[in-house]
Amino acid sequence: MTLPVHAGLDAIAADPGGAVIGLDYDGTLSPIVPDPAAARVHPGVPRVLAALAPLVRAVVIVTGRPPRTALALGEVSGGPSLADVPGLVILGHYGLERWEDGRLTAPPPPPGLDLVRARLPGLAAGLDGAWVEDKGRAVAVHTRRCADPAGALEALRGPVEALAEEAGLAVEPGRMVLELRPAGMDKGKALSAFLAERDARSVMFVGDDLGDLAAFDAVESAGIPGVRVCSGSTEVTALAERADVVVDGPDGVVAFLGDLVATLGKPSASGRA
Ligand SMILES: O=P(O)(O)OC[C@H]1O[C@H](O[C@H]2O[C@H](CO)[C@@H](O)[C@H](O)[C@H]2O)[C@H](O)[C@@H](O)[C@@H]1O
Repeated sequence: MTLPVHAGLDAIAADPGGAVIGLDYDGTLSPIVPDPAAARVHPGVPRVLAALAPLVRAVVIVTGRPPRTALALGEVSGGPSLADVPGLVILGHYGLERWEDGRLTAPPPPPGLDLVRARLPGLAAGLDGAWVEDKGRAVAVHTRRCADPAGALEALRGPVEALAEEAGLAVEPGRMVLELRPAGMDKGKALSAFLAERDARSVMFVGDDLGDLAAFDAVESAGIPGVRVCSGSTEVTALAERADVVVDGPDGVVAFLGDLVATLGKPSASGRA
C-alpha cells in the first residue's frame, strides 16, 4: 500500500519536521467494543507511533477519554505501549486535561456533575441495556448494549439535553453515547492551540466520530497544509463525507500510519511519486 496523492500529504512528506499528527482514540486507535473498559489499543498502534514520532514535530492524541484511561488501555504486553511513544502528548476530556512527560494537568471538575450523577442513572434505567459511565469530569450514557441502540439514543436525547441545560453542561453526542461535559472546549480548540504552541507547518488529524468534526474544522482553518483522515465505519458517515482520506477502521489506520512512516523514513521523502 502506498499513500494516496494529496497536497497535505505532499507537504508533510516534504517537511516532516514541521508536521503535527493528531489522532482520536476510540474507533481510531482502538476498535469499537461494547464495554469501554475493554477498548484496548490496536496492538499495532504503539509500535507505529513510536516509529513515527521521531520523524515529525509531534504526535498528539485528542480524545474524550481521561488521558490516564487512554494510557491504561494503551498498554501492550511484550511490546511498546502508548506511554513509550517518544514525546507523546494526550489531550483528554476534549482538551481539558493534558498528559505529557508523565505529568497530568487538569482543572477542577465542574459543579453541575453532582446533579447529573443523581439524575442520569434514572433516565438510563428506563431503557434496558443503557448504562452510565462516570469519567470524573464528565458523565456519559451508553446505548450500545440496548436491543435497539440507535432508537434508545434518540429516546434519551431530549431528556439528556434538558438535564445538561439544568446542570450547566454541554451534550457531546457520539457513537451510541451521549456525554454531559463542561462547555467551552472541544477537539478543534484543543488541536488549534496545540498547533500554535508547536509552531506547526502542516497537520494531519485522524478520527471516526462526531466529536472529531471540530478537529477537522481546526485542520481546515489552521492556515497550513492539512490532511483529514477518517477511520471509516458504517455507524458514522459524517466524517467520511469531509475527509481527504478514508481508511478501513483501526486496521486501516495502522496500515496508513505504517505507509506514512515508510514514506517519511526514506532518504528524500519529498521525492515521493
Ligand atoms: O474521543 P474518543 O477517543 O473517540 O472517545 C469518545 C468516547 O469513546 C468511548 O465510547 C466509544 O467507544 C466505546 C468502546 O469501544 C464504545 O463501547 C462506545 O459505544 C463508543 O461511544 C468512551 O466510552 C466515551 O466516554 C468517549 O466519550
